[in-house]
Amino acid sequence: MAECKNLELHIAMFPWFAVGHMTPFLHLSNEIAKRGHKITFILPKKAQIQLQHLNLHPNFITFHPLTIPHVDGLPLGAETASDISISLVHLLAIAMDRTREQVENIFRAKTPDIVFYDNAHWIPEIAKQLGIKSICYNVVSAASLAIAVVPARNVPKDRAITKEELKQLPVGYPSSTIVLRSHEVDSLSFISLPFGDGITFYDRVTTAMKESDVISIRTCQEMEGQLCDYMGNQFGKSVLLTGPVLPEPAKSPSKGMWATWLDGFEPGSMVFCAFGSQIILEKKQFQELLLGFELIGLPFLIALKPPMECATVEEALPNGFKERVKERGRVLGGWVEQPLILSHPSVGCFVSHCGFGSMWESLMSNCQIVLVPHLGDQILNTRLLVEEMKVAVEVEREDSGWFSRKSLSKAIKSVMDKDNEVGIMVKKNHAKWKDILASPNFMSGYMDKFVQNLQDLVLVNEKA
Ligand SMILES: C[C@@H]1O[C@H](OP(=O)(O)OP(=O)(O)OC[C@H]2O[C@@H](n3ccc(=O)[nH]c3=O)[C@H](O)[C@@H]2O)[C@H](O)[C@H](O)[C@H]1O
Repeated sequence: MAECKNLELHIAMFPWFAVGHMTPFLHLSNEIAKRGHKITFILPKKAQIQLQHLNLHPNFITFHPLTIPHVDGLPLGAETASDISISLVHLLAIAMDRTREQVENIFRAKTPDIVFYDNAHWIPEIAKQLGIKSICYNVVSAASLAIAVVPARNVPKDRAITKEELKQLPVGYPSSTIVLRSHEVDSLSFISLPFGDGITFYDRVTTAMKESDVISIRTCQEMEGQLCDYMGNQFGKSVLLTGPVLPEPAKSPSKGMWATWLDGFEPGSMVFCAFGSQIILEKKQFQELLLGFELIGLPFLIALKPPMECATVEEALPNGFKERVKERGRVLGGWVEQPLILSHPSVGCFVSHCGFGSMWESLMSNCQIVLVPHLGDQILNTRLLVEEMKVAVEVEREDSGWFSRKSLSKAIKSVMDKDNEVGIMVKKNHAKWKDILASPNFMSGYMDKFVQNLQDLVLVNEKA
């Protein structure tokens, strides 16, 4: 096995063109590079700018920019999910599929040992021809995969899946808590919609898994063990777990762009709110959120994309809001350094959409966690944290599916009030989980084992 440990790998990374996918692929690349292996990261030219805030391991990671072909219906120059509305992502999938020849040429030129991908279901076909191993790397929870994109989900080929069918759990699904409530199942109806030319999201992702040499998931046995085992049974292949794969915590939170302003508040008093790189709220819901923060009376920092019909957050602020909260609140429309802000001592609560990246970052923070999920997988991530791990609270929704300023302020007060039973419980449970996840060898242990498995995979290939 000594030869195996010294085997230097060359790995190509080809994630879906969205920040929530490229970011974890880059974190994984850094961890693999740290262990002495080379990474070629394939991505749209413009995406590199969206990732420039992330540190790269200089010795071993090179970017390979792709030219993204124009697709009718996509805004000119659109290259990643951040450039378009969620309703157009199926067209971006067509653009991704049309980069196949470029990707194949990169593989021929760079001859990687392994390629990591997620939504590009055609990767295994070209990899096999070139003797490259293919790993389908999933950067969403095992729960969201197991409930939506396993063979047992049985999405019809000739029609859209119905709500009644979505209410049924796939046969053998191993959890009764990490589930969607009946009024939420519509959030999964997209799986039978087109996602690329003549292929549904369900067929694309299940094909990506079935054709891969290995399935991998950015999670850990301790949180999703049964669900990962179910995935392995469903696809009849091994499932390698990378663990959370988060970068080293910020050494000096004070370096963040907002650190000076945050320094002016009592430790743990600030509520930080961000909903990831894709969510765009309707203007009325955006304003209801802001009025909820005003109602609470605590300091707050909100970082959201401008809502629909608005070019800036400024124009979406409720009348007189800015003046009324100027001593304690800020609303930003651009990108902020979320991990740095979460590590600032003044920040005591994180109001999140529970995107998988933000979920991991919230668990590794010392913040109380309040969740306002939007997409199907975010709802399942929320169930995992609220119902299973009991480390967070979820904001109650109206029948319309929206939250009210009252339900938002009630949820935040429940975790910020030192004497509230729920707040005390989630704080205690969160601290217990953070002890596990942030313990010295937890993440590195997962990555050491994972890289060993990659070397075994290549060695077996070379001996075959
Ligand atoms: C897999 C897919 O990822 C998507 O990504 P999205 O960007 O919404 O959220 P995260 O996964 O939290 O990823 C967002 C990442 O961007 C960082 N960030 C975000 C906003 C900001 O202003 N500053 C930052 O640093 C944040 O720290 C996190 O690392 C969706 O969740 C989707 O539900 C999920 O299936």
